[in-house]
Amino acid sequence: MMELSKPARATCTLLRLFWWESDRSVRAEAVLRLAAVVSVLLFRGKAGVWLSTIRRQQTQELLRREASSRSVLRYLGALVLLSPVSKIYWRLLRGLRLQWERHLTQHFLVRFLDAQCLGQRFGRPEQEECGSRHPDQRIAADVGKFVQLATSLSLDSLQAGIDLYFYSALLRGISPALSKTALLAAAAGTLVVRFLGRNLPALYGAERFADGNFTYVLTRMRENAESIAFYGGQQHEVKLASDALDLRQNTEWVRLAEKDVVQHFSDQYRQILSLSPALLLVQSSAAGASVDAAVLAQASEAFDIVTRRLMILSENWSDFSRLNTVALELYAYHLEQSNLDSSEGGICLSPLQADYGHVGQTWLSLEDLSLWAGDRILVSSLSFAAPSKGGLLITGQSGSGKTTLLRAIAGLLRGQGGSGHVRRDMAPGHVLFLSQRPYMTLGTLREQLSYPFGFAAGVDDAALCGILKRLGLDHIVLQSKGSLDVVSRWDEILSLGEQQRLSVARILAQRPMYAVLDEITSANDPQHEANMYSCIALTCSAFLSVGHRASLEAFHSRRLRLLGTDGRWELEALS
Ligand SMILES: Nc1ncnc2c1ncn2[C@@H]1O[C@H](COP(=O)(O)OP(=O)(O)OP(=O)(O)O)[C@@H](O)[C@H]1O
Repeated sequence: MMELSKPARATCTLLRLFWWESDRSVRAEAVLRLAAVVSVLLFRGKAGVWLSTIRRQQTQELLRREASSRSVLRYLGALVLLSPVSKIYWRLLRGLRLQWERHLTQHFLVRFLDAQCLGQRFGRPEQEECGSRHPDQRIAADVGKFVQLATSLSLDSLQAGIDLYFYSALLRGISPALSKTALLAAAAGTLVVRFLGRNLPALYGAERFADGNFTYVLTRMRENAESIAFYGGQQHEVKLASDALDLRQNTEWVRLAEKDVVQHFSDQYRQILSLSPALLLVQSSAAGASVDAAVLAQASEAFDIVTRRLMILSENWSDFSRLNTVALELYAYHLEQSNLDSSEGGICLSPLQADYGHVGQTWLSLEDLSLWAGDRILVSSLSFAAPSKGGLLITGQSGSGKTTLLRAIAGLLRGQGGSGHVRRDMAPGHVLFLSQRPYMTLGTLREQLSYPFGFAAGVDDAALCGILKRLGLDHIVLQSKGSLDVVSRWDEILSLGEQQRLSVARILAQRPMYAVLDEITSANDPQHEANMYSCIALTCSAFLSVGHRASLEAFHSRRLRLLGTDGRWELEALS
């Protein structure tokens, strides 16, 4: 079987996701829309030829001074009647594009999030195949670009086919020699354009990478503006951004130079070719006989359309190159997910086999789990069952692998960076993970508290205010004049310690059965720490936490120590 090139394989896979693998109703709607678009396209092609013939008759009548005002009016009327066809075509096409874009964006958004967590630690297996991904990947923009290019290029190709069908017959009718010339000229032109623009796909890739890099540097500057100002590091950051901008401009400059060469050649080539109809028609006409001006005008029009349509690849070389680049980048996400789904070995995440979710039974068990950071083993053959009640504390030196272990438990290291089994209670809403860096979602204070599972039964506004008060956050409600529905940038207006306490407030508001906590009290004083842990212990049946401070031992019944050498570890009871 013929092996497809990488960009072709990427494009076909992305097309299949919508046109083959989407829900039946989605596909049916898309097919109907496509059928409408193609029908209008066919009609437009047929109407174009009809108008061309009427124009020829008009010109001939005008030249013979026989044109009646009735026939001119008829021609103008036809033009007016056909004028909305283009608008209808674009409206139908836009509807199809929006539907396709929405479907593909939703498909990739989940993968995008997974890829950010899974890929960032241990490299991406597909990178060799798909090239490096730019750091500021904007998934919706990429999907939009892909859909726009895929639809416009495939419909242009279809339109080219339709035009070729109609106009080549017309051209052959006028002059078979002219028809052959169009074929040869188009083949030669395409070969030259492919040679001149051979680097364009790679140049587009480099430009997108440089562009993403520049935006990424700016985003980091904005997000870390205060830390940079404390360091007095503005000059350094501005230099980094200027270097990134230089790189972006240079890559664009080089790409535009090659595009200009291709464009210049195409323009000149078309101009030279435009003389062919006159030359060939004069040569083939009988000596002394003049060529009919109307026939010449129609032959020129048909010759121009036929050569352009035959040269569809070279005429749109720049867009085809861009499509390749975007398709490869999106395909990388697709491969990543497939690799993870099909990967054998690695870390296997599965639900507990026994009937779980009841107090008194274990909710998390690790079997023969080993974790790596590059070549360094962090944890070797770790097996334990988390206590069904109370807390398990994980300690170890900085860099010993505590957070990595939590990532494995959360399923963020599936298939990579380790091996073994993680079995846990995966019933929705049962386990809440609080990460080292608190995450404040966008929206109101109420939405902060209900993120991600929603409120537990019986938790009303009065209860929410009580929870906030208990965690020393009642001033936030007072500032908002007692309202829980004020929208704010919570990550900017709350201190780090307050954000950590707000995360614990989520536990009180949502009441998960279990919690996994990564240094969630690191920015709080001992008094707040004690308060936070007593809230957690009263709400959750069992919890597992990572931390350095000795004061944490009082809230846990067992301790797992990561010893930091050769992946050794020990498990002990805390008195
Ligand atoms: N994206 C990454 N790629 C490669 N190695 C990584 C990556 N992230 C972390 N590591 C390495 O894995 C090791 C364990 O990191 P981890 O964050 O689990 O440590 P930790 O015990 O939680 O440290 P700390 O107490 O400082 O938070 C570290 O040596 C770290 O450099």
